Amino acid sequence: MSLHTAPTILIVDDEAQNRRLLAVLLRPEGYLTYTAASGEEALAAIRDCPPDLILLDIMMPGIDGYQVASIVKANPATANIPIIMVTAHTERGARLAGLDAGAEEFLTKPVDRTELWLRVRNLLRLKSYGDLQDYSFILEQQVRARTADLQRFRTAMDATADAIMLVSRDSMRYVEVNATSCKMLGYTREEMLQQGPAALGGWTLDELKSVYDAIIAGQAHPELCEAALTRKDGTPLQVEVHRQAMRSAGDWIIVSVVRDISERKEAEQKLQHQAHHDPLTGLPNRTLFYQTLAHTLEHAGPRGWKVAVMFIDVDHFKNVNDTLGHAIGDELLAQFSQRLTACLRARDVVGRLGGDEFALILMVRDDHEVVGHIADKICGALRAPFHLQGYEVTVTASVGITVYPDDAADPDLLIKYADTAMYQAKHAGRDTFRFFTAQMNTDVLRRLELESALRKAIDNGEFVLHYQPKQHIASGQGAGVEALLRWERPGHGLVPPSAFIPTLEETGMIVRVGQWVIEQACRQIQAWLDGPVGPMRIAVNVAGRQFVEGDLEADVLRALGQYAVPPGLLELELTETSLMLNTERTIACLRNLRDRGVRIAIDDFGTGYSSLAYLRRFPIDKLKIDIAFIRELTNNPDDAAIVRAIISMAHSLNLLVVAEGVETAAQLSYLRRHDCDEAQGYFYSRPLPPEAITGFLQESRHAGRPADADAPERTLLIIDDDPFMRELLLTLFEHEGYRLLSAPSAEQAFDTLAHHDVHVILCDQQMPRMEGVAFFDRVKTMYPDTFRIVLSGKFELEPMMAAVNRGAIDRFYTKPWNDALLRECVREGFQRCRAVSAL
Ligand SMILES: Nc1nc2c(ncn2[C@@H]2O[C@H](COP(=O)(O)O[C@H]3[C@@H](O)[C@H](n4cnc5c(=O)[nH]c(N)nc54)O[C@@H]3COP(=O)(O)O)[C@@H](O)[C@H]2O)c(=O)[nH]1
Repeated sequence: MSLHTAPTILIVDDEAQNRRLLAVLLRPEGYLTYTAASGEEALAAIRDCPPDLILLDIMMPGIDGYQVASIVKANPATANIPIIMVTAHTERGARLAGLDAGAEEFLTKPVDRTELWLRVRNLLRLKSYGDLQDYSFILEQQVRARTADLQRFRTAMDATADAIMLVSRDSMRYVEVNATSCKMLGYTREEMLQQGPAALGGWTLDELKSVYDAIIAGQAHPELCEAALTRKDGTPLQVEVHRQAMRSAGDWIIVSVVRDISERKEAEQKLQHQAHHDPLTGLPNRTLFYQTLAHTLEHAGPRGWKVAVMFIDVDHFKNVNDTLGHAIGDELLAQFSQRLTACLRARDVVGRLGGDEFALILMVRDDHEVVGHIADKICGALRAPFHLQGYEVTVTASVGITVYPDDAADPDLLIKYADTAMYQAKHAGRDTFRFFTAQMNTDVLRRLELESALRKAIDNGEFVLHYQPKQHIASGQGAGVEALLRWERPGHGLVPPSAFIPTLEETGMIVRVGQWVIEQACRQIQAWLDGPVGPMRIAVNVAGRQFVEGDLEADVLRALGQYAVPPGLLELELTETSLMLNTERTIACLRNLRDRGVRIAIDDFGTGYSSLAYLRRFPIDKLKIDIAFIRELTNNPDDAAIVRAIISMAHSLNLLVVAEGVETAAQLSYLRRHDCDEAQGYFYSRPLPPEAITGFLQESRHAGRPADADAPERTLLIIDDDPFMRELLLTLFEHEGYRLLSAPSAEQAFDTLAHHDVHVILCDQQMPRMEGVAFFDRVKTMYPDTFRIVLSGKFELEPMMAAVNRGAIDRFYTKPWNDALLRECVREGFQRCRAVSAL
């Protein structure tokens, strides 16, 4: 029953008159009535349109009143409809049967109007009260269900790890937040509900409104975005927000699901850091360095700034690693990077490109000079000793510099050019810096071209060996040959090793080529063994990288075995520097080979470390004096002294001595007189191809010792640039029984002295290129036992007395001389010589 409309009453009676009567009686009370003429009709009417009350006749054909009442009361949907039985029966039994069937009241026919109104009104009141109760009950149930729903919703909201925040679009404030929201942001729920999302940062109010409106309008898909919110305590919070719009009465509610992504962000940042930083030094790695450089150039370009890029390489870092181990090597790099960073300004960038290579980016508005000062400062700072796990290690660095935009405009080229300049710094002796120049670029291109040609040369077999003989100085017999590499480069002719060995060494190709040289030398020894030349020792040059990167021992043993070569016929020549490269491994390799009989020689001795005491650690047979000391051996007292010292010290250690680069008989004589064992040089022969050297060796097999002009007879050397004077002096002494030698200059006199055992020297003072006293100053050091007389055209007492006082000359005479006095002086000279020598 509606609470506001007139109650409806169904009148059920098979008598139309009764139905009409009842309807008429009820009309004044304002009830709406409708009727049914049978039980069936009544049930259909009740189903289609349930009335508020039923006036029901009992006795009807078909379904009677009792049955109708039972059916209505049995159906919960109609059980509440009050039923008044209208009957002519007055007996009690009929009434009880009516009550049993569910009727609430009885009226007896003929119906009294007042009684009808009263019963109807009371029952309707009772029903409306019951309906109300039902309605309240339903409402209550609905509220309870909604509350349970809400409770479930809240529990679910609170249970989720994400923050859920409901924002009213109208007020732009929170209308609901879950527990996670409060926990996440540090506010209480009440505090949250007093503010809106704009207060938490991340967005302005206007931004938020337009974002929300776009979602509401369906222009934006449920949006997922990242933002940084601010917690109540002011700390930032990285979140991911997912928003959706929901209609709510006249308003829109924006449901934001907010997820704390701080950990993910931290992990991402960590990964990002790891991907861009070197774990050992913490510096930007190659990738980040290149990115930073690219960014710096973009920034510098429009502002007209210059950017200097420095490429820094630790000199001989490999030695530290090899000798002290990788842990100390790592420690060195870490300390090195700290020192590097300390040299720079905060805005400069330093990165580790790999291994011992570092690079810097410097913003400069100044000229090259300032950059040079910085590079100098860096080299200086790195020079101080490093303290590494109890070791004190000193290293240096080589620095290459390029400047943007002067040299190049892109990061790759700038770094490449800086690398090139760094190599130039290394070639200049290390521990220094070099600016890139265009010439270096040309050199790089040429080097690359050379590298690729060398690779082809190896594959195409373009290398050949030439051989240079060595001689035993004392016996004049052959002492073996040195194998020297040559490259028959197509279109270039025969290329000398100085043009390609450095590149082979730098690139490591020397390992393969060196292997080939050893194999080829053994094959040649075998060929000579089988022919008329007979046993002939070949010395091969071995580069340091062959010890470090190759397996020299295995290469040598394999080649010896392959050609059945007696190991004593193979000699390895290595420089002092290559000995120092990987000492322990090198010593072990050399010792094993020497135990088998292979000879070991130190090449270019005197130019490197040159400590004989140090060399005692190595299994060595021979020292080869560097050509640099031989060149001026006969006229440079310093070189002569060094050569004599090397010979004497080497002999004291039972080492043989070879002099390389011997070009003149004078050099050879000098070496012979100072007991050098072997000589090699153009004096005997240039390096020759295999056929030519074979012929040379065959011929020289039978050659004896070259005539030694040095008989122990009294020898007088006369030096004057004027041929007339020379002749005059020779005539003066021709009958004195001396062996007479003469020279037109100091230079030639040095050769003569080297060749011959001279006792007395008579020298003109006024000679064009070297004065007599200057000449004697040198002779005094090289041939201290000689008796030295100066003949001068001028009377120069002071310089002559000074020369006498420092022992450069023994006597001086002025031209024209007194023959008798001069003869006497020379005689005295021979006597003095006899006293100090076996003459
Ligand atoms: N690792 C390898 N290095 C090698 C090999 N073959 C040669 N080399 C090295 O190349 C450098 C230059 O060699 P080359 O141009 O052959 O010069 C040699 C001689 O020709 C030269 N020489 C000899 N006698 C004289 C002389 O009287 N005067 C003069 N001006 N030069 C002369 O000296 C070079 C021999 O030097 P060395 O080996 O030090 O005895 C050179 O350093 C070679 O070592 C190779 O296969 N592997």
